[in-house]
Amino acid sequence: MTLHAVPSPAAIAPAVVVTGLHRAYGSRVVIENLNLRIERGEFVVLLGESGCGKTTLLRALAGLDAIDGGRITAPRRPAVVFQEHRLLPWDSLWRNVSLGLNASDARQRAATALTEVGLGGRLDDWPRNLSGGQAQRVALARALVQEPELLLLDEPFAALDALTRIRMHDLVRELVAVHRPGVLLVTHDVDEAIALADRILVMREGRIAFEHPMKRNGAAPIARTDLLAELGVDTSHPIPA
Ligand SMILES: Nc1ncnc2c1ncn2[C@@H]1O[C@H](COP(=O)(O)OP(=O)(O)OP(=O)(O)O)[C@@H](O)[C@H]1O
Repeated sequence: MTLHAVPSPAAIAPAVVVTGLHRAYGSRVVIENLNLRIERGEFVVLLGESGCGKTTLLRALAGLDAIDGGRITAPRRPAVVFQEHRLLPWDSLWRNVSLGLNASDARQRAATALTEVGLGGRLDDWPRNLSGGQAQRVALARALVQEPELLLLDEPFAALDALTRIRMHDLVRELVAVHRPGVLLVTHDVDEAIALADRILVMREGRIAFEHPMKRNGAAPIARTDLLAELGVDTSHPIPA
C-alpha cells in the first residue's frame, strides 16, 4: 500500500509575512514597525485615511519600492492590479495577458484566464475596444495567469460605476475561491471592504491600528458605523440617504 502525504495547513507557506517594516521619505516616516501575515486563500482588506501609507505598503510588498528596514518574505513575486488597467494599447488582449509568461502555451493560458473573467471570445481584440469594467477584467486575467500566491489590488474598482463594481466583487470572490492566492486589497470603500474581506485592517500613520476578522473563528461582522468610526468619520449625526 502506498501512503500519500497530505500537507497539513501548517505546511502551506503563507502568502506573505512582513516583520518590522520601515519606510521613510527623507525624515518623514511613512511606515513604522509594521507586521503583517496573509495566508493563502485569505482576503485581507486595508482601509485608512488618505496619506496613511496604504499604497506605500502595497508597493513595498510588490517589490516596486525599496524598504528602509524590516523583512518581507513571500514565496514568489506577487501580482498587482492597479486602479487603471495599464494594458498595452498596441498588443492584443491575449498578448497583454500573457506578457512575461515566456511559455510555449502562452496563448492557451491567456485564453483560459480570459475565459475565467468572461472574455474568452476576445483573445485577438484590442484594449481600445473595451469598457472600463472589461479592461479591469483583463487586468485581473493578466494577474491570475501568473498563478500568484499573493495578489495585490490597489483600488482596482474605484473608477467603475456602482453596478460594474458589484459584478467585479462577485467575480473576484469567485476567482480567489478557485485560485486561492492571499489577497491584499487597498480601498476607500467601506462597503467593499465589508463585502469582500475575511479580515479588515485599518492603517493609521504607518501602522496597523485596528484589525477585525470577518468570517474566521465565527467572528461577528463589524457594523458599518463602527468601521467608519475607526476611520475617523463622525457617525454621531445621521447621514442623509
Ligand atoms: N515618492 C514619495 N516621496 C515623498 N513622499 C511620498 C512619496 N510617496 C508617498 N509619499 C508620502 O507618504 C505618505 C503615504 O503615502 P501613500 O501614497 O502611501 O498614502 P495612501 O494611504 O495610499 O494615500 P491615498 O489613500 O490618498 O492613496 C504621504 O504623506 C505621501 O505624501
